[in-house]
Formats: sequence, structure tokens, C-alpha cells
Amino acid sequence: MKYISTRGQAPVLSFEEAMLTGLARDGGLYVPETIPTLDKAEIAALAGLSYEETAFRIMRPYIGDTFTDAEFRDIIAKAYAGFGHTARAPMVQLDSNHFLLELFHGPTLAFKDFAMQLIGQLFQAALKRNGSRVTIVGATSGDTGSAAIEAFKGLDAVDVFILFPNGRVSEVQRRQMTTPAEANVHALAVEGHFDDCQARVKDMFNDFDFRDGVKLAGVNSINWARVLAQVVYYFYSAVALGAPDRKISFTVPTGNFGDIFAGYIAKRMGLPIDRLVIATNQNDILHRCLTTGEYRPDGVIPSISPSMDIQVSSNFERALFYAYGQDGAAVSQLMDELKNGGFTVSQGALQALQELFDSGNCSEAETSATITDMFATTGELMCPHTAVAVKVANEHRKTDVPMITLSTAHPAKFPAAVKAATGVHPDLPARMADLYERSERVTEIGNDLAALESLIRERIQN
Ligand SMILES: Cc1ncc(COP(=O)(O)O)c(C=O)c1O
Ligand SMILES: N[C@@H](CCOP(=O)(O)O)C(=O)O
Repeated sequence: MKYISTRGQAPVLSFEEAMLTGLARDGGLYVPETIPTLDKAEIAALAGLSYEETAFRIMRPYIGDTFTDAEFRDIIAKAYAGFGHTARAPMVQLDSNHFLLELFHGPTLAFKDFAMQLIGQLFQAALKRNGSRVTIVGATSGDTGSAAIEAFKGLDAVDVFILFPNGRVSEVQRRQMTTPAEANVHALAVEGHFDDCQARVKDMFNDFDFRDGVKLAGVNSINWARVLAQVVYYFYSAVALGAPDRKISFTVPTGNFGDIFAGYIAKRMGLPIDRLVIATNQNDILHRCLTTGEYRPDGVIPSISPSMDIQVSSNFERALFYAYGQDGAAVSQLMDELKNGGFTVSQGALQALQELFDSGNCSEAETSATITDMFATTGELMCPHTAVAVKVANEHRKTDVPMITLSTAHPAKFPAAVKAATGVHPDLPARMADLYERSERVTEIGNDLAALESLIRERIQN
């Protein structure tokens, strides 16, 4: 299996190279040259398998000869051993044909753990074998950063720097990033919002002196391995509800487009997904784009679902690549236009996107009202990101197709919004009960590329 860039100008890489590389050298994102498919019998055979075995069968075709089957099974087993639920991704039923897929039973209580725990193991195995070390730099609106720090803390061959928007993540998210004592992890509170953090990370990848000098690697969803790991739970949940003999729809709370793009890959692999519904909060650029074809970021507005406070949605580039018939030059041009304010999706590409995706948005008041209503009618306490998706899912459901809504974070990561909506303070699991007492270690820094690069250089030398 080979990996190609969405902008068509970067070297073609193996799985291991793409995983350790992050952003392509032409600024694009790596995607597999071809998307493997499973036939109906192979999908049916997933019924009743463990999460780990499902993960092995779905991901195996993508990893080429990077690992033997035995090594890969071992990596998967280690990745999910620390999850707090034996099903890893259990489902709860909200009503006759609406289901919540709980993706928050990993170590940091968000869906990011599914990919990050796996990538931690993949990096460790690959770097040990190569005898090399890397510097991971990531941007986060809260959950990617905590999951990355948890997955990579204490590893010999890796330094991890996480840029988060100062004052714009929840206290639990911040503390998950700032309280680990391991010397190889560094939480950087950046002046600005998530889009600034993500832009600086991409700037670092595009500064080849820096990139090659520190051996930069990325664990945001620019990394194909992140997306791949997330494909698994689409199969796992759909098969539990009767796929491939019945169609299933998914609604996904969306910001950087990595999670829903994994759903797109699942569909391309043969999973009978009826609709993929993009749910956005008040930062609804993706919903506007899907409706009008215009993609023009106009400033992030802080919300009670802060992990989705994003306007420059990184993986949308991958969706555009396919909507434009894998035309790297066309994608490159759109991304150049984005630097100058935005772009208009061509009529043909917009039609291709609309054939695959539905979309909707959710205001702050609607988010709170959904948390309140769901607690009153079903007893489920849900995080604000999940509530955004439940509201949008309810607008797109069909009576004859089950809807699975992705529940992406534990309500205890966002206690203020949940308590305000329900009167109930959601408790952290016992293993995290002392999170509020642990001491924090964080560096405040401006939104300045040179300052960030010099800080990273200094820290990795010491
Ligand atoms: C809790 C939560 N829900 C939803 C999202 C959006 O996911 P994506 O960025 O993959 O679209 C995020 C951030 O990634 C998140 O942390
Ligand atoms: N919501 C994310 C934003 C980064 O997304 P990623 O999937 O590209 O890592 C976060 O929680 O940090």
C-alpha cells in the first residue's frame, strides 16, 4: 500500500513513512493510493468479533509490510487494553432507531484515544526498530492534546509539544495536558485560537530546515494513521446493528473533519452507510460550505463545545481531493485561495460532496436545550459536542434507517455546560479524581512561529 499527497507533488510513501512524516512536503495530506474494499461476506464475518479483532481486519490492508500480523495484533491489543469498557465502543439506545456510540471510555475520556493509543504503540514499535527519535508537534482545541500526551508521555524516542489556545479549553482538558510530570511532554498555551495553533504546526512542517532538523512528526489527523484507526468503529457499530444487510446512517460532531472523513473511508470500503451527517456548532463553516459551496473562514466564536471551535478544517482537504476526482492541482489551487480568504467549490465537486454528506448546525441555546432534554427523556448525560450532533441527527433521521450518533467525549470533561443544562455535576472516573489537585506545568507563548521553533529546539537539546 502506497500513500499519495492530496496536492500531488510530494514523494509517494509507505505506511510507516507516511505515519512518521505527518504533513506531506507539498503541504498536502497523505491518503492511500487505493482504498481497499471488503465484500459483503467479509463485512458479515465481523459480527460478534471483539473490537481488537475488528480493528485488525479493517486496518491490516493499509499497513503493508510495516508489521507482521503477530506484531500488529500485539500493538492493537496493547492500544486498547487500558480502556474502561470491555466493548471499547459500546452503544446505548436513545429511542427506537437512534443510537449513541460511546467513544469516551479511553484513558483521556474522548474519541481521540482510539487513534492516539494505537499511534503511540505504532510509533514506539517503528522507532525502536529504526533506532531513531522524533519530535512530535500537535495542535489541539483540547482533546487531541490530552490524548497525545497520555499516549506518548515517558517514551524514550519521542518529545511531544502540544499547542493549545490559551483560555479556550475546558479546565479538565487543560489539566490533562499540564499535569503529567514526564519530562518529554510539553504543554504550550498559545495566544490565539485553535486555527492559529494548527496554522503554526503546518508552518513548522513547511519550514524544511526546522522540520528536518528536529525530525518533526505529527499526530493530528493530518496523520493518516489517525484517520485509519477511526474507521474501525464505524464498522464495529454498524455491524452490531445489522450491516451489511441493512443500511445505517451516522451523525458526527465535526470540527477538523477527521472523524467524519473516517466514516467516508468506511463507506468507500464497502460499509453500507446511507448518510453521513456533519454536525457543527455555531462555527458552522462546513455546514455553510455544504449548503452554498463557499468556504470562507470568518473568525472563530468561542462556544460551550470548544473542541469544535474550528474554521480551518484540516481534513476537508481530503474530502475535496476525492470530490475533485483526485486532482491534486485543483486542491492545491483551492488551498492557495484559502490563504487569501477562501474559495468556492466547483458545481461538480459540491454535488459530489452533497451526494455523500448532509449537514446541520446547532446554536449555543440549542446545545444546552438538547443536553437538558436528553437527560430528562433518556437519563443520558451528554457532553456538549455530542449534544450538537444529537440535535442535528434528529433533523436528518429517516424512519427506516437506524441513526448512530457519535458520542465523542465524556460529560465530565465539560462539567460547567452539563451542570448548567441539567443541574447535575458529572464526576470524573475514580482514577482521575485528584486531577484538580495535581500541579500544572505549562509555558505561555505568543502566536509566533520563530518563538515556537526556538523553544522547541532548546527543549529537545536539554
Ligand atoms: C469532543 C470532540 N468532538 C468532536 C470533535 C470534532 O472531531 P473532528 O475534528 O475529527 O471533526 C472534536 C475534535 O476533534 C472533539 O474533541
Ligand atoms: N478537536 C480537536 C482538534 C484537532 O483535531 P485533530 O483530529 O486534527 O487532531 C482537538 O481536540 O484537539
